[in-house]
Amino acid sequence: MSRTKIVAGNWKMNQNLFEGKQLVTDILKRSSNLSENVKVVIAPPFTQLELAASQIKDTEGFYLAAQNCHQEKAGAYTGEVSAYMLKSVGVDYVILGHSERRQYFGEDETLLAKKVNAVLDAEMKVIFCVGEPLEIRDANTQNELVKKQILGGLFHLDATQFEKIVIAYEPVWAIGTGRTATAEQAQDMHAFIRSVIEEKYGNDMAANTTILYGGSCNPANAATLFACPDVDGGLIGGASLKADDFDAIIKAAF
Ligand SMILES: O=C(CO)COP(=O)(O)O
Repeated sequence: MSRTKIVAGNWKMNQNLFEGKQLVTDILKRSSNLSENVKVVIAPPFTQLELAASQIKDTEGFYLAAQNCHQEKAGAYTGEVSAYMLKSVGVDYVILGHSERRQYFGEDETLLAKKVNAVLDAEMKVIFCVGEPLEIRDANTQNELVKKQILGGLFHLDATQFEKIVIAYEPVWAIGTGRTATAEQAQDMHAFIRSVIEEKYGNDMAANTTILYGGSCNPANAATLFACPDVDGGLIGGASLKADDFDAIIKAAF
């Protein structure tokens, strides 16, 4: 099995320039000298990207992500940032489809498919988030919803393009709530996602796609979650803002 393990820190709308600089310094102090089978991805706000790129550039195993982008390359879209611009400051991945973007900014599959294309056209990779709200979990229809999210956002891609996709399963009821999915719930969904990929792109693609878990992942539960055979690391929110916690989660992925 050759898929890459990733621990990614999604800072969301946190840290000003100086706080963020210190956080990256603190993370690098703890977590450099990583073995080559784990990638660490840091996803700070747009204002931090260029500085963070310069801070991590000499550290093996560290990569940079943006949290969003616009679907067009350039134009009259006041306040927006394009994939083309992100590439120019050294961004490697763009997080798309986060439930906060879906919920607060009305991003749907049609828009997300365009954003996915924009990121791939700019020669970066996508961390594509999927996951169900609580009422869907309670109705036990989470597989249908997650399949629909994957189909709508990603399945227009050809196989060469799909190789650039990382999927993050983030149940909405587990994000920022302290209520983590159990290892069994995470494993079941990750195995299901892999079966959905297999139906469309075949066995090798399914086996090689990195699928991350996100939602109240912390130093106490990371090792148990990452031990699941289909969980290839995590997309970490709150705990990625504390260098000690993020470092402990990174080490749990080895
Ligand atoms: O949304 C998340 C990462 O993208 C998860 O956030 P928390 O780890 O704070 O629950």
